[in-house]
Amino acid sequence: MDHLREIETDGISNPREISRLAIDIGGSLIKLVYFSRDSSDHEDPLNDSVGVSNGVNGRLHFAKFETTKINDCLKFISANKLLLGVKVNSGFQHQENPTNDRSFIKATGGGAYKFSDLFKEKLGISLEKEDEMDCLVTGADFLLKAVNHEAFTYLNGQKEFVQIDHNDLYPYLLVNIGSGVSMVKVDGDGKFERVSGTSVGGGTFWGLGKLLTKCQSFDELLELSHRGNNRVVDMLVGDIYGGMDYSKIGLSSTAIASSFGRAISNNNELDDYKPEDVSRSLLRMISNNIGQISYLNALQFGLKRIFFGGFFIRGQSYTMDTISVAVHFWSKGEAKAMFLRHEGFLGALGAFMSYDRHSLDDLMINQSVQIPVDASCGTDTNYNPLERDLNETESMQCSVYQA
Ligand SMILES: Nc1ncnc2c1ncn2[C@@H]1O[C@H](COP(=O)(O)OP(=O)(O)O)[C@@H](O)[C@H]1O
Ligand SMILES: CC(C)(COP(=O)(O)O)[C@@H](O)C(=O)NCCC(=O)O
Repeated sequence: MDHLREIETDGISNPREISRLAIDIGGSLIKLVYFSRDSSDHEDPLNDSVGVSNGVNGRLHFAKFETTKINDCLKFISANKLLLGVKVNSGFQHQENPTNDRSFIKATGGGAYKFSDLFKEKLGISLEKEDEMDCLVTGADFLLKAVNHEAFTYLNGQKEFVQIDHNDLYPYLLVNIGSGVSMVKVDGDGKFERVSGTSVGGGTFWGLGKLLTKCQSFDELLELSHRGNNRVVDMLVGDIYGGMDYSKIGLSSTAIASSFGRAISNNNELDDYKPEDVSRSLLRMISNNIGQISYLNALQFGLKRIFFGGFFIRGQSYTMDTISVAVHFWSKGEAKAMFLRHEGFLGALGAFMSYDRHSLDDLMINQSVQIPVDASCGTDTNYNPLERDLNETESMQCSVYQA
């Protein structure tokens, strides 16, 4: 990797060199991916991993912000000097790197268009736009090929990591559940087609949930759903069939016959329902619907593997379980739902990789150490991938090879 430059500190304690920042500005969230070189990695002749690989050891960092709080993101970029390897012309940061004639960062998502002028005005840089679907697929392919313990199944509360055979990865269906949902059939390296989508996605859960429960944050809405009981709101098969199963068509009495259907059967107002129950029912309805549409697409194109990404998932058991059950139920066990630990960062990673089209050869991920970084304070804490889902801002040990 070229154009690495020394900076003094990251504002906390460790001297760091930051280079290569990429950004994905979606309808709900802004995702950042950037690389920082390890401070201990300075031409140490005893450091085998540097010498042998001829690479640069460091970390890939992941951070996210709400799109409505884009100014926080701009300040984060500025405060952490993430543009130091980039020539900037005006704005918060006034430094220029004479050895670097690059004056842009790679950006994807609709916000790369929408906020292009804002980045120019506030940070003095241009956003070089990369296609969103291209980036999603590049990001997913990269994670599946380069990162151990990236993909996992989730059924009945059991998480099981899936060993990916690089020679048997394609074809697969990639379902990205962001604000809306895109379904992409991936046939090979760089070969893909967006085959479907639905506007009933993460934005729907958050938007409807906010209106119905009056909660103030997405995390609060999720928290409510943990404590809720969807049966209070949903109409079950048993409610219609007098407590009996409708076994002839394979529906048990506890299956949901109609999401939110119970709300029609009495004179209750919204206030008569607990926000917890409403949130849980909504989460179930949307997850189930996405699982079903995904299965239908997998069926139509003869795909057995479905990878789900996007920040709607947020590593939530109930969401993943519902999606998995839907895929399993409708496909009669033929298709498999899998989830990705870096679920929401596919697009940003794809944009990051687009600095160098030979990205998979260029970046080698070493998963032996993983340390999360809190975006708000920048401190590192221990990270155990088996105990915690990778949703918060954090980093991943890696080596970047000289191109
Ligand atoms: N902190 C959060 N704030 C808002 N939405 C969140 C948050 N965390 C997860 N989400 C969910 O993730 C969705 C956005 O997912 P993401 O993959 O980032 O899509 P987009 O690119 O459209 O922003 C939101 O619509 C919401 O359902
Ligand atoms: C327009 C989008 C690609 C934008 O991506 P997002 O910010 O939601 O991640 C996505 O919202 C989407 O695919 N919506 C579904 C539109 C449809 O197929 O009906």
